Amino acid sequence: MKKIEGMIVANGAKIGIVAARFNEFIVSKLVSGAEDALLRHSVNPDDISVAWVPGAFEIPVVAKKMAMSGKYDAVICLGAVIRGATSHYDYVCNEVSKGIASVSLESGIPVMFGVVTTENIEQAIERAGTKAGNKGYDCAMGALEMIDLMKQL
Ligand SMILES: Nc1c(NC[C@H](O)[C@H](O)[C@H](O)CO)[nH]c(=O)[nH]c1=O
Ligand SMILES: CC(=O)[C@@H](O)COP(=O)(O)O
Repeated sequence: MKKIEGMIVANGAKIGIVAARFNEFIVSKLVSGAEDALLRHSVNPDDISVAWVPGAFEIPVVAKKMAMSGKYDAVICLGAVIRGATSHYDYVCNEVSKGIASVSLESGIPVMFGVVTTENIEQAIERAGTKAGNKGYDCAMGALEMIDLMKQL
């Protein structure tokens, strides 16, 4: 049986990050976590590009542009969607997750889902560098692993 798995290595990887400015207090921590993971795994700072969009709903279209450009080996999508008083949360979460997944399938490159979708601000803070870790860091590690895995297929 042949086991195929990716190593968490830079190997000159070029990374695009799409970050939503809505709830920037949270998202900035996700971006910092992703950058920290990439830099500490020897990704060249010049090979990391961060595009800021107004909100999570705008992530997929920019992620698609990056993914289809051929300039990036992976795209990391970061945002924070926090439930409010209406059903708007559900529509945003559904479309963002579907959109990001379709970009990855359409482009053939790893597009990581680093949008925290939470019931309240406390849950978002927990996932942005406190007791539940940092989703940006996790997505960056996953991106490097996926890049290396895809090269072996
Ligand atoms: N409520 C949140 C939003 N809403 C804004 C949308 O993402 C979008 O920018 C707007 O509907 C215009 O198209 N965005 C988040 O990222 N997080 C939220 O909690
Ligand atoms: C996730 C959202 O869009 C949400 O923050 C909007 O809040 P509200 O549902 O109270 O309008």
